Amino acid sequence: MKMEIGELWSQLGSIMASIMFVYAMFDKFFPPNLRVYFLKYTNKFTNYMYPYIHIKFHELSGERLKQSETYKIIQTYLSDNSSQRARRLKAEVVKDSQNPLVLSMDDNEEIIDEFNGVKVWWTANYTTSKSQSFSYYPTSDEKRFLTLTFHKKHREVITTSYIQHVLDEGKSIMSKNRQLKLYTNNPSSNWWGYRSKKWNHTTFEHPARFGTLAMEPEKKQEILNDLLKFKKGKEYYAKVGKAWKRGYLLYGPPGTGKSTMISAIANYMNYDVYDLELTTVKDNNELKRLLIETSSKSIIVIEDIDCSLDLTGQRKKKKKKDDDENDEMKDPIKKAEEEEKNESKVTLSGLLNFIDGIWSACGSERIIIFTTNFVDKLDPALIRRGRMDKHIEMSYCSYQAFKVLARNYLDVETHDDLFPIIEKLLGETNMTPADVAENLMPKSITEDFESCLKNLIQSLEIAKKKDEEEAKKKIEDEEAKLKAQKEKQELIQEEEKVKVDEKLEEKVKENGVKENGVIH
Ligand SMILES: Nc1ncnc2c1ncn2[C@@H]1O[C@H](COP(=O)(O)OP(=O)(O)OP(=O)(O)O)[C@@H](O)[C@H]1O
Ligand SMILES: [Mg+2]
Repeated sequence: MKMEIGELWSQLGSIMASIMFVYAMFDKFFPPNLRVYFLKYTNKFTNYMYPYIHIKFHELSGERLKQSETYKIIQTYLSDNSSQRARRLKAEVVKDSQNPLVLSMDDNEEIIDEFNGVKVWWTANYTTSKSQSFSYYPTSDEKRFLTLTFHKKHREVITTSYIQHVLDEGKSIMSKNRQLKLYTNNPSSNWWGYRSKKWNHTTFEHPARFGTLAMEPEKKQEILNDLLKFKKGKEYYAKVGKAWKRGYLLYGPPGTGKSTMISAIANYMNYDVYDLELTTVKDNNELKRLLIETSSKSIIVIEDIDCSLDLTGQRKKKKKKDDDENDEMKDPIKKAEEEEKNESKVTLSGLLNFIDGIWSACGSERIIIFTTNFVDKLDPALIRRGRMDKHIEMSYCSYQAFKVLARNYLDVETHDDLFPIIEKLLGETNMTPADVAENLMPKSITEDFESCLKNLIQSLEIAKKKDEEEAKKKIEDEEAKLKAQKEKQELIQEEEKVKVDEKLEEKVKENGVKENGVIH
């Protein structure tokens, strides 16, 4: 087919050359109105003879000649295809990409692509002209564009489906290749001035993956299914009329893998992470502005939500404030102090608005994650389903979770003698995955895996003994408390008995006086 196009081009070339010659003659000898007619019919003729359609995608677009997003996306799509098919490639170093060296087809190179049995040709074109004009912006002397060529009988399928397919694929390759970013919010005092930003970012390179996360396989699979459903849920969310976002609440004791899970989710979803430090956000308005500046395909994280904000006390405090308001109004110093204390802050309602208020829908494909060590401390409104759609408990290390850590740290799948002991001990005592991992880590390059497993057993035995001692002490304390309570009760009863006796005695005395008319 490529031959056909080449032949057609050369035939067309000679036809055009003849036409140009005739046209030059016409230009010389014939009046302009005749020339117009001639041109119109020659165009018709070439269109009839040449059955191919070309679509050009220019590299630079707009007044300032910025690089066109569409061009970049198509180039990414073609780079993925061309590195295997094109013969002349060019190599470029691309910023913010996981594979910084990107190969794409060289200028004036051509590749063939196929879509639903239809063949198309892509050419990377480069032209230059020698104008000497001066401009602040890139000059239009050098032009790069991609040309898509296809037979006119496939116009419908190419313009409706193929180009969309190229754009979708290109975008997805771009998002897979891009380097993830970790953002942290700047305190608002740094928001103003030259080149100041609300979020600072750095490259996100955490190695945590779901494969290395220690937890029960069924629980892990459930989370993975949920994430996958969310990622592919664009149409679903649009259909049910819900903003495309999802909230996760991760709760559990320190060292059970909440932060590790966030990194694993970011890597799995290929999303940027916005680590929101609430304590540096001055008020609800600032919170809203930060939200607006986050991008789609991202995770917004608020760690230790119970410590970031007095979410439980907020409502009670407000009520108390209303009650006390009149008194404070009388005392100007107290009032000023109170105002300073109450200097607008992020409130529970501000945070609820952040999660599912009208502004929260300004981006799409976003996950919000809260972590806490004390789930019971949180206001139920904050974590109700629909806001925090999925509550995930990160618990102490189970035997299944230990097996993942043993594989990660020691490359051991099983051990006939030591694994059963560890399984029994993990059932009898609570140890966090962080502590288990620490014990499994070889302390020197010569330490073998058996020794590491024995270290863990030793630590588990110590932890078990400590647990038993604590439990024993708790029982003893409880017994001592009960005993003290009993003694106190007996003492009270004794005192009451004495009082009753005294009263009785007094009554007897009074009655004696009344009967005999004398006091004995
Ligand atoms: N479930 C887990 N799977 C794999 N590694 C884990 C897991 N839990 C903890 N770890 C290891 O322990 C370290 C501490 O875990 P992590 O910071 O994720 O705990 P956390 O639950 O966020 O604790 P905190 O409540 O104190 O923030 C991690 O760097 C990781 O190496
Ligand atoms: Mg953490």
